[in-house]
Amino acid sequence: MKSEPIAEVENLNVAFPMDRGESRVVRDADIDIYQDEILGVVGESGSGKSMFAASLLDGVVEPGVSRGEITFNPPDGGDPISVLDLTEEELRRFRWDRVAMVFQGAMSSFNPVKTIGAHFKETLQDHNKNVEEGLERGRQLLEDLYLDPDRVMDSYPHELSGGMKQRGLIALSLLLDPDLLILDEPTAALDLLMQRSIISLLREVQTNYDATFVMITHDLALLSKLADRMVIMYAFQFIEMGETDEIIWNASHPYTRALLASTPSLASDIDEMKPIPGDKPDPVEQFHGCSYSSRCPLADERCREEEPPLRAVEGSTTQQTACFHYEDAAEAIHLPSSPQEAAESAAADGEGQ
Ligand SMILES: Nc1ncnc2c1ncn2[C@@H]1O[C@H](COP(=O)(O)OP(=O)(O)OP(=O)(O)O)[C@@H](O)[C@H]1O
Ligand code: NI
Repeated sequence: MKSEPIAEVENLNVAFPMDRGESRVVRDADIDIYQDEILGVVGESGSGKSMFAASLLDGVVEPGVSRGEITFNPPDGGDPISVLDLTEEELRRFRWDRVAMVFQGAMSSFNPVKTIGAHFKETLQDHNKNVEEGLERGRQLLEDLYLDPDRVMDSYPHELSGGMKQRGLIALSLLLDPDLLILDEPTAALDLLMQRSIISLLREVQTNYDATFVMITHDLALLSKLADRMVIMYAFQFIEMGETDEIIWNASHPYTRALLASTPSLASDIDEMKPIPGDKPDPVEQFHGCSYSSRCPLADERCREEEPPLRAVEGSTTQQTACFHYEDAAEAIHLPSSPQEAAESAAADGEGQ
C-alpha cells in the first residue's frame, strides 16, 4: 500500500497528572496513516490504544493532555491541519467532517429518549448541513449496512438489537462523509456471528465511501482478515508495525510473537489467551531500557538499560520493530503455523494419499 499519508503523527505523548506523578499513557508515538487504508491497532488491555485513537481528534478526556505533532492532510487538497493546535470551534468542525470516531462501549451512546432518525437530523443541523440531502445519505448508509432505513430511523435505541445499534452508529459516524473513521472496539459487545458480519460490511463500506479506517481491537483474527497494516502497542508504545501479512507470518518483535503464539488459530481474543508471563507495566513508572525486557526471553543487559527505537526490519520496506534482538526472535519464539510449516504439512498430507 503506497499512498499519501492522510495523517502524520510525530512524537505523540499523552499524559495525565496524577498524585503519584505523571502517568504517560502514550509514549513517543510516530506513525503515518495512509489514505484509504485500514490500519489495525492491537495490544492488550490498558496498553494505550484508545488514548492513541482519541488523540487523532484531540479527544483525550480531561485532565489528559496530548503533546506532539498530528498533521492531517485533507485528501481534497486543502491545507494541512495541525490537529493539536485547533481551537474549540475549529475542532468541532474537524470532528465529524474530517475525522469521526465510534467510541469504545458506544452501544449506549445513542440518547435513549430520541429516535435514531432524530440523532441523524441533529447531527446534520449541528453542522449546518442540508437536512433533507443528509437524511437521504443516512438512509443509504443504513441500507448499505443491511438495515431497513424506515424501521431504524423511527426506532428508539432500545428497540434495536446490539448489532443493529452498532451498525446504526457506524452509519451515523459516516453521515458527514469523514475522510478518516476511527473505530474503537466496534465489535466487542457483539456475538461472534454478528462480529463477523459487521467486519465484512466494514470492508465494503470502506471501499464504497472511500474512507480511511483506523480500527482498534483485541481480535487478531479479525484484524488479520480486515487490516491492510497493523501496529502493535505494548506498554503505551508502538513496538512493531507493518503490513498485515508481514506481521502475521513474520512478526519480528518478541512481544508480537508471544501474542501470536498464544492465540490459538488466530481465533480468540487477546484477553482470553494464556497470559504472557511477567508484570503488566505501570504508566506512572519511568522505565529504563525496553519496556518488555522483564518479560522477554531474549532480553540482556543492554535491553534493560537502553530503549530500543522503532527501526526498519532488514529486508522489508514497511515493517518496523523496536527490538535489539529481532533477528533472533523467530528462533526463540516459535510460531506453530509458519507458512513453511503449513506448506510442509500440506505436502506431507499429499504424500500419505
Ligand atoms: N481518565 C484516565 N485518567 C488516567 N489514566 C487513564 C484514564 N483512562 C485510562 N487511563 C490509563 O491509560 C492507559 C491506557 O488506557 P487505554 O484506554 O488507552 O487502553 P486500551 O489499550 O484502549 O485498553 P482496552 O483494551 O482495555 O480498551 C491505561 O493504563 C489506563 O489505566
Ligand atoms: Ni480501549
